[in-house]
Amino acid sequence: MAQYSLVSGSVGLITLKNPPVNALGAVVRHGIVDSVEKALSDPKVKSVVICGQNGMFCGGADIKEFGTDMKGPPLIPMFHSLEAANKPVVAAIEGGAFGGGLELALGCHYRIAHSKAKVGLPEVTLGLLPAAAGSQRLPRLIGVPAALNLITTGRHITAAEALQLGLVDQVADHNTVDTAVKFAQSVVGKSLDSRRISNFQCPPVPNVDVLFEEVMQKIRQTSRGAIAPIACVQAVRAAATLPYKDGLQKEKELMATLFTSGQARSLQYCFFAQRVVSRWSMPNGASWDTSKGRPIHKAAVIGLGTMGRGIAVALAQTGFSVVAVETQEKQFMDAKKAVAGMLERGAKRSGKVAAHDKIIYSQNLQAIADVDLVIEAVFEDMALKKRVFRQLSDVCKPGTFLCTNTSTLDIDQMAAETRQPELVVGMHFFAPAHVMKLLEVVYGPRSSPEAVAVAMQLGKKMGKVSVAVGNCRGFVGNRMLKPYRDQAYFLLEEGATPELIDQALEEFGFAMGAFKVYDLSGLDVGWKVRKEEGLVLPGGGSGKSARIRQGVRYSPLGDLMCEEGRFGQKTGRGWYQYDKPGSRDAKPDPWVHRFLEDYRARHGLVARRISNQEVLERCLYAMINEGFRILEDGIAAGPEDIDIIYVFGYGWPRHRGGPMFYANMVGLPIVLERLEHFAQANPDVPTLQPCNLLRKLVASGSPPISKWREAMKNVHSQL
Ligand SMILES: CC(C)(COP(=O)(O)OP(=O)(O)OC[C@H]1O[C@@H](n2cnc3c(N)ncnc32)[C@H](O)[C@@H]1OP(=O)(O)O)[C@@H](O)C(=O)NCCC(=O)NCCSC(=O)C[C@@H](O)CCCCCCCCCCCCC(=O)O
Repeated sequence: MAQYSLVSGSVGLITLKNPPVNALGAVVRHGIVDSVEKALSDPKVKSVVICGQNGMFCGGADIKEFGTDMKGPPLIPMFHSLEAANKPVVAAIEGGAFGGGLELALGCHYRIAHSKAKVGLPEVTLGLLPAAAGSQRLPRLIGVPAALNLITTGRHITAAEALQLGLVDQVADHNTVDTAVKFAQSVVGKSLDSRRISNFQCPPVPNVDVLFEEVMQKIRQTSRGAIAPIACVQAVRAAATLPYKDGLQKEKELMATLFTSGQARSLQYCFFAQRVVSRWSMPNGASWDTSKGRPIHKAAVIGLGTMGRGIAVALAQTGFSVVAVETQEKQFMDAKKAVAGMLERGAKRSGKVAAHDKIIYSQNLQAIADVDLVIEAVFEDMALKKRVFRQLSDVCKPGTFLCTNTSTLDIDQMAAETRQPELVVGMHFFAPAHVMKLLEVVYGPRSSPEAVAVAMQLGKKMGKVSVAVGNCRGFVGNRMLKPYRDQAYFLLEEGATPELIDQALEEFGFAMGAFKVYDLSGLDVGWKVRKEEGLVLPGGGSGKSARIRQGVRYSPLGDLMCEEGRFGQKTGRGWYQYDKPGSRDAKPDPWVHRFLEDYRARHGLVARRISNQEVLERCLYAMINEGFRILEDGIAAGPEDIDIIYVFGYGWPRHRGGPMFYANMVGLPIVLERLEHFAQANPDVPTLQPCNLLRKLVASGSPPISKWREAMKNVHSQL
């Protein structure tokens, strides 16, 4: 609702009330219309202030209303009647004004923001554009380049930046509503013509065509197939080149296309999924609302390789005291230098002081005796990790949480080496750990809810999107990656090239195709793991067993590349060629094409034409099938957990919502039918066999993804 009151004898105060963010749902919209009418018709009222309750102006249109029949007054005429009012209307912005919330403020004659408030037009992140005249008013107020930047990125800006841009008129340090009321009284009687933004001409831009062409080109390159940023540019262009009324018409047309698009549905799903995963639960019933963590003041990082360095930096930048331990002399010296550099660069970017004093370096494990939490980041070697956990258990004070940054290994085996296995959890960061947003928090069968709560809270403090998952090989992310990568290799054997596969995946929206990722992360990493698993045979093996390991289809292509010393970017040669070692500019390599032809000839394989569609179906459906197995095994609590892991950690295009949402969009019966087809053609690839949960969901009428958790409960009880 919106509450109306008369304050200071002459100011009509309209307070938006719709917790938690005062979104502009139908009831609020009705409330605003009624309140404005009251204020404008009351001769005692000389000016109007609009604010939001509980220190929050307005989070924008009610996203939960989208996809419903959306009754109630529309926003655009409401904002026009505010702007046309003959009494000054002032927006008092506390907390934030986002999307429709900022558009409401732009319909007012003046805007006053609290110094801690943030404002923005984040519609693009929901697959939309600011379609309550925001795309037309903002460029008229702050100019085309600044408006383009805000609207196409959706970034939230501070009150100080908003003031500098001319987006707000005044910044208040104390009571914003009181300030706005006084301000509203002070401007009574002043002409309002110059305050009605829709009457403004956009400030002229030299070479307007060139500017828009450049922006459009940049966005096409970076948007990876997302349509909303392009529509945003088109809308701002309309503001820059057309009269307000025509620009508004263009905004409406563009919004009509976006509003019902699959991309908008996917992005809005991601918005809510990100919030769903923070409400974690474990199969034993423990959950975020019943489990309390403990405060962490001092942490330690063990092992200062790439991951350990990033984790230490992330902790220090969050404000934790960190003991960074590395026992090898050379690595220790290199790490100190590297971490200092990372902190300096971080400080330069953020404008804060570099957190050097937060880190104590040591080569001695005894230095961590008094820490509250340890993150182990030594090599991925179970024997080594077990030894470290035994030592940690001896050295640390009782009650210290012991976390491992392993990306695949069994948490439970490490916990078994300690005196308090309930305090052991995985904290799987993604490289570079001080940059990447995702954190998989992995609980083993003995991890306590308290330990999970601590890791989740720590992740949140560090600005990570944390997802709690169960213990299995590769957890969620890397477990699903394996069948995807297997299919990419099998497609090479059958006639594809790395370029063909990568192009299909990049056109789908991945930042990088599977083979470019291999080259980036190093082919030798997986080779080492496969060797430890006994999968690698010299020369790739021979005879019938060459392409079968442990009873299932196996491609030795990655092993053979490593035997040739082709480890990817670091050696300047991998699935692509590079100008020099370390270079990132991947070029197709005729050597790789000959290598693949020789390989096929040796194995009697006849290359066939492989379509982009087949690449996508085989790689993605194999991955999705594993996702359903993960749900079936109770490793992830719901499809949202999987999707958020993929969007934040694996470059899955957000506008496609994550692999499980994508399956929901494609249609579960289609995914099942294609998997059945591929499984029949590849009986030696068990990961293509559709899993029971998928079959049961299809048999139960393919409920929408919002109903999967419910359906999973029923299915689990039948499995
Ligand atoms: C505001 C935040 C920054 C606050 O962050 P914080 O961390 O404090 O809190 P949370 O993020 O955890 O949120 C708390 C809680 O609130 C829920 N929530 C937040 N925002 C909204 C919202 N806008 N609507 C509904 N619910 C919201 C959130 O989900 C949490 O609850 P949960 O239960 O899930 O835990 C932060 O929340 C934030 O960033 N929010 C989103 C801000 C945003 O993106 N706003 C823009 C919204 S879109 C918009 O405003 C569109 C307008 O420009 C235009 C609208 C015009 C509509 C016209 C439609 C016509 C369509 C034409 C089609 C014609 C088709 C045809 O022809 O038929």
